[in-house]
Amino acid sequence: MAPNPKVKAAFSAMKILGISEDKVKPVLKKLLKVYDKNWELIEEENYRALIDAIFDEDDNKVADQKRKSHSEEEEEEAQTQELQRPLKRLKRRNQENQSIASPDNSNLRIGEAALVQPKEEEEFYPPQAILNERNKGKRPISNDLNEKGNQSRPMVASGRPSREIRIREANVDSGTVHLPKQILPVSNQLTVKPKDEQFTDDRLLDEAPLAVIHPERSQNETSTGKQKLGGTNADAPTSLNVDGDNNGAGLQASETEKHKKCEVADVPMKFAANLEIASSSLGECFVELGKDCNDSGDKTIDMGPVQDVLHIPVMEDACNVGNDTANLPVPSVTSDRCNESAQGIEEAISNGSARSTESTQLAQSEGTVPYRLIIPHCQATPGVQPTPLKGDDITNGEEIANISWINEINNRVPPSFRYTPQSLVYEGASVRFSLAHIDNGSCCPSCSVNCLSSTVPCACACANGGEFAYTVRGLVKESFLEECIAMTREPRRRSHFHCQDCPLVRSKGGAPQACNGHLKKKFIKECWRKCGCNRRCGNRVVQRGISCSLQVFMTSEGKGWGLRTLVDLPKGAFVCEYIGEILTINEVQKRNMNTMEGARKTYRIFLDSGWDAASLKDDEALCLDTTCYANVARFINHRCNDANLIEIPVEVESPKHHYYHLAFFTTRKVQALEELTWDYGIDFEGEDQSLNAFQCLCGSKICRDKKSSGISVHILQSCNI
Ligand SMILES: C[S@@+](CC[C@H](N)C(=O)[O-])C[C@H]1O[C@@H](n2cnc3c(N)ncnc32)[C@H](O)[C@@H]1O
Repeated sequence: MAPNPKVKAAFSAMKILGISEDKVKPVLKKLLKVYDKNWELIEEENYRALIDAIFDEDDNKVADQKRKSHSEEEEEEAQTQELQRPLKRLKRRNQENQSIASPDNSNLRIGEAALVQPKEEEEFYPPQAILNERNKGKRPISNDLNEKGNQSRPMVASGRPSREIRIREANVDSGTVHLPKQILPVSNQLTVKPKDEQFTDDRLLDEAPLAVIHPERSQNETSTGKQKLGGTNADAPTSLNVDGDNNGAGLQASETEKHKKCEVADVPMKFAANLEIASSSLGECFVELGKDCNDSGDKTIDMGPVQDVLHIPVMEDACNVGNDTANLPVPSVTSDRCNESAQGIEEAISNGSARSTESTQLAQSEGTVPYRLIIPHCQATPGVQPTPLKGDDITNGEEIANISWINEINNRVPPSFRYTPQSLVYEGASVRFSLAHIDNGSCCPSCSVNCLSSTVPCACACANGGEFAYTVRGLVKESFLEECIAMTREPRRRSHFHCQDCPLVRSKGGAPQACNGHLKKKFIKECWRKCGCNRRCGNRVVQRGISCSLQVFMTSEGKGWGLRTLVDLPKGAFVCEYIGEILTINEVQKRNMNTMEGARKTYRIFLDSGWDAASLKDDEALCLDTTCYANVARFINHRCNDANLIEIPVEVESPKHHYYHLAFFTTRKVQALEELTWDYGIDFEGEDQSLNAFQCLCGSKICRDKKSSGISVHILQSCNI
């Protein structure tokens, strides 16, 4: 009998990763049994489930040797649970779809109120805590991460002032967003069901309420005594058109007053002019404003391996200066394919059905495993509007935990954009990972379980300068962090690499110019798949994703939306990664040429911290673009010099410096409700005036934008804050 082509394809895909058929066979067999021969689950995300299961098998073998006392049944149970994750994810997806379709709005979502009973956890913060909880079938969203790395009692119980939380409707009519219904104090009596794949317990999946709230409180009552935004009738949520009109019960008079004043004082857009792509003199190549990624539109591009052609809408201006668009006519797109719902399309791609067999084969024959989907967005038909934000979760369900949004300043709603928890690689960008290409010197194959518990530094530790960058609690070590901060902030510690043949300069064509320089940074190297340790290793932090409770909010100073933490964060804590589309510099230029001048803002950051590693090829000079696809980091505002976040390049899947994750860590202790900021590195006083994208309202005593002095004060006063 001819071998099953699906089995053959799975073997070939694993072979590329250097995994032999012998190893794949038994695991695949088990998976097929567990998944009831559902190949889609096995094939999705380039056989992710299979790869995970193989690595888990390895982990388990090592663990088995170490822990002979473990009974065989327990192990089997654990494995089965792990293997069943995609089934549960599917189940959850169905449940979520059903609940979204539910017209009765009975499912409340609580974004920021996601609290669980604290759990004493000494070894790792936060990863171990999360994993332990996950194994129990639920994942906590930490409420208060104290210095010891424990999740301490929630704010009310710990004696600190209680804070407001808002609960919004889970679902609203498209085009209309309801203002919050209730304001409750944060307390440890609020629990929330985590959203995705963290559940391993069927009982929880089936029975756990989405939210449990005690005690009942008067809906107008707030812990701070403030009147809630959204009118007096909590049962009739204020309906707010996303173009900014307040149609419903309306804001309270005082709020309206405040709103009017703040409107006047909103971001001074005359300063938000176009920003050329360039490195600032600080070496941070940053935002480019006033560009649009509307391309001429209807053409399709040959995307090469694992690519798809979509017509994806572009996102709205960052500061909502233009009209919000969610209640505009339903977008029309030009290709049949594009008439699928966005979710449908993404699912189609992620489970592989949108890929052509030829392209997959091509990728395989090239010996590469494409990292993520590749989605061109610049073919968006002009006029196509972004997907409206639904409900209170800015992530639209993409992150493990909800990230809520709140606006106590005016009646705007957050801009629509396509939320992605992982960066997407665009055509031509050289981001290809193959375990076979990671040599043993660039990982630690002989380690086991947790590298941090080893006394001898492994290869990954050596890449971090001889020791691990993280403490056992998952924080960046003080000395490492301080060095990163100094290398960014202190002029005498800053050093730049000046390219002989700068890809940025090269991409612009024209006369050769001197390279502005690229700021050198310290890298963190995390363990990954080829390392001998397991997924609980303490040298894996960024790859686990967001673990603290965050909120998008409207700033009072006129900076537009911002991001804040809802929990206290210790120094060195990982907050989130800067996620977007990974483009080559050439693609950036192409898009710039095809866009309407001044139509939209785009936010781009060059991954240039490793450009001195070797002479860079064109497809290795990369940029992270959050114009159309982004995660919550796109809301982080700038603060000169003393920002509470710092971005650190983190290598995970590849030891090559041209691609890395840009991860934000706290530079100091950050209190709950503090805005999270990072220094964009803009040289406001520099010669390149095009970099002065906005008048800085950061409020720092050491603000570099001399022109802005006084303005923030004026805004604060006019907002009565
Ligand atoms: C990456 S976005 C940050 C999120 C943005 N505030 C929003 O509403 O979407 C960068 C934009 O935010 C605004 N911004 C960020 N930091 C600022 C600051 N310190 N002062 C004034 N505006 C700021 C500028 O308009 C800038 O172009």
